[in-house]
Amino acid sequence: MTDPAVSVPALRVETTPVAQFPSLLPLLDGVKPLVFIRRGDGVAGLGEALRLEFSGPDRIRDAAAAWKRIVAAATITDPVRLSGSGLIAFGAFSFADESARTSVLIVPRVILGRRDGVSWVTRIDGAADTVGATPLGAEYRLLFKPGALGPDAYRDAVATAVQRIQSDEGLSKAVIARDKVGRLPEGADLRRVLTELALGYPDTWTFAVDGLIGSSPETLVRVKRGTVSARVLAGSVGRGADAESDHAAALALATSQKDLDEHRFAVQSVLDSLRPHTPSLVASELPFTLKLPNLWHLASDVEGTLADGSTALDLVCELHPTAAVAGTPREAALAEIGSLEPFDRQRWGGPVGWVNADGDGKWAIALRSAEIAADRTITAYAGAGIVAESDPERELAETTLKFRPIVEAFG
Ligand SMILES: C=C(O[C@H]1C=CC=C(C(=O)O)[C@@H]1O)C(=O)O
Repeated sequence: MTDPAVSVPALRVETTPVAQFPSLLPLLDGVKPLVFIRRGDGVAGLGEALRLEFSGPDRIRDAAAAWKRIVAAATITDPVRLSGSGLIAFGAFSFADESARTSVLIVPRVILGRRDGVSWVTRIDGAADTVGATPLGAEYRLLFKPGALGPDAYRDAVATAVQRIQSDEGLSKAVIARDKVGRLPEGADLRRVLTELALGYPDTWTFAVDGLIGSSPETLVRVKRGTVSARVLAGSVGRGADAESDHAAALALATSQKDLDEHRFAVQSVLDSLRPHTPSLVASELPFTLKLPNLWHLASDVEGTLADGSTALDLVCELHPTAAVAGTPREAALAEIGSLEPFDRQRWGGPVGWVNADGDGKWAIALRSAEIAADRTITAYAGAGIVAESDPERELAETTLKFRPIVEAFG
């Protein structure tokens, strides 16, 4: 970021309640959509009033500090007082410290919100943009091809990780991803993809921030009026073809020691990061099975009361990367990922979400997602948590299922 001491703008922020938006998606900019919704509720943005860029190991810490300065200088009128009204910034952060992909906080010129039957518009510095649905652009389809780590190379990478985990006491779990690439037609209306994702995966966070687009089932952290919560996912199996085999798949997952181990590492990493900030952190003793259209996941909800006034971004900084996307222990897992994945994950597996002026916010882990580059190349990623008992063929099949939301929404 440029020297913040010199460049903190005094944003004038005004929220007004409006007639209910039937849906936020038709109101978006189809080429540069900005949105974070679940089951139709959430926030969207038009244009950019402010864009802050960060990189390197301190990218999230720098963003958290910059946001506090922006908020302190802003004048906010917000009669709506709901989650997402008033001043917010959308954000997306790279997975890796050394990523070439820039991390961002974006304050749109106009913010649109919808929650519990109430809708609102927030204008920054009196922005006069019209808010209204525009016709969808032409239909398109694109095919994804294997990227830098194709299916055969992925199996080999998983086998190498398994060997290392079995022989090295310093590594228990590593999440290894592969990539697929495609090319977006010029001027493609991304609202088509977002609509597919939101309708197909209604219980996930559907998002588009600065070219990062997807539908993630995993809540990295949510801060709301002094409480903190997270939904940790790790351990997966494909849905069965009929009711009986589907039930059997869920049961097998819930009783699989390999998946329970994989899950335990992920929950532990979240508890370790949050515990210093809350005296009352509760997680269920056993995970539950979460049903998505493509997969069953082992899931645990974690909740607590915040004792130290941490903002959502402060906690994002502590939590990232959890063992659901990196592994255990964190440093050894990151080294393993670095040696086995021949690509930059960009912002896949990183935090994506929003923060408001009180420090409340909702952040997902950017899974089931793709990055769109300036030249319209799209790179999608999917990974799997590798532990000592992992089988390369099964992990490859799991990544195919995890690619499904993105591949089908663009296809
Ligand atoms: C790494 C991914 O998922 C993570 C989240 C849920 C389940 C996971 C698993 O079972 O491996 C992964 O930890 C992905 O979606 O590409």
